[in-house]
Amino acid sequence: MTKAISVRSATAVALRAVTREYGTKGERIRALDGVSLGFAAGSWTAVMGPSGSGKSTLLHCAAGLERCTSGQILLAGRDTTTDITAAGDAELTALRRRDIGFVFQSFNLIGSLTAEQNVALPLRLGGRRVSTKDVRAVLASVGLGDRARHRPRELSGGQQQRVAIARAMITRPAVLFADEPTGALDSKAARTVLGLMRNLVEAGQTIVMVTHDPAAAASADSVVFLSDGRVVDQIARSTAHEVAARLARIENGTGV
Ligand SMILES: Nc1ncnc2c1ncn2[C@@H]1O[C@H](COP(=O)(O)OP(=O)(O)OP(=O)(O)O)[C@@H](O)[C@H]1O
Repeated sequence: MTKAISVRSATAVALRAVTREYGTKGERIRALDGVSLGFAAGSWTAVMGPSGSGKSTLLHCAAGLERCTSGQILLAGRDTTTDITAAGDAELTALRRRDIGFVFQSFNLIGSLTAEQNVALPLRLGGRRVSTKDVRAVLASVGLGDRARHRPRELSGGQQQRVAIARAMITRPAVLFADEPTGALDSKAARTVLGLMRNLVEAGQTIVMVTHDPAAAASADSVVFLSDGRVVDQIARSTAHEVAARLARIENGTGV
């Protein structure tokens, strides 16, 4: 077990000088280059930046899906704060099941399972008791109380993403990470999913979301901009227009 570390309780995830390199010695790619960031508990942060700027790498490292090369990542779970960079594989797996929810652009539901079976899966994998009442309540909270027995192919894209959010939320994670959660949805379904995420944040959930869409980013409380693996700008809640303008300046290399 790694020792508990004290971190401001208002910070759900803290990254300290995090780097992530890929490739061999001769050809190193530095996807994250000394990123230091804090995600406040109960806040919703969008991560934006040009293609290849390190957004997914940041999300995967912060969620413990991937190991960083150097630096420290502190995650304030329900009971203790853990340095996930020092956690062993077994501890990291337990932590991911207990304290982390992850939503993917492509939903990643199991096609042969019903919506309620998909939602119950993280509990089953973690060897925890599954309460049908709890599963149904989480499905109802995403507006799908009447779709519990449907399989993914019988649901629209937006409904499938809502099942994926319910599945991520069933364990009451400390942090919900979302990688382009609206990227595969039409604008109406995207608005529904973003509204749902806003409800979660209002109820105290911490969300970190990668997106390419300025309108989605404008739904968050703040936006962090990456370029070449570094944080180059950060703004508080803003309009889609302002977010798009900042992104364009970064992409055009004209600064912020
Ligand atoms: N497994 C890997 N092996 C080698 N290089 C990788 C790997 N994963 C990512 N990279 C490289 O790291 C950099 C950052 O990639 P990342 O996927 O984090 O960017 P991104 O901002 O999410 O991009 P996009 O918006 O296109 O999804 C890129 O140069 C990418 O090619």
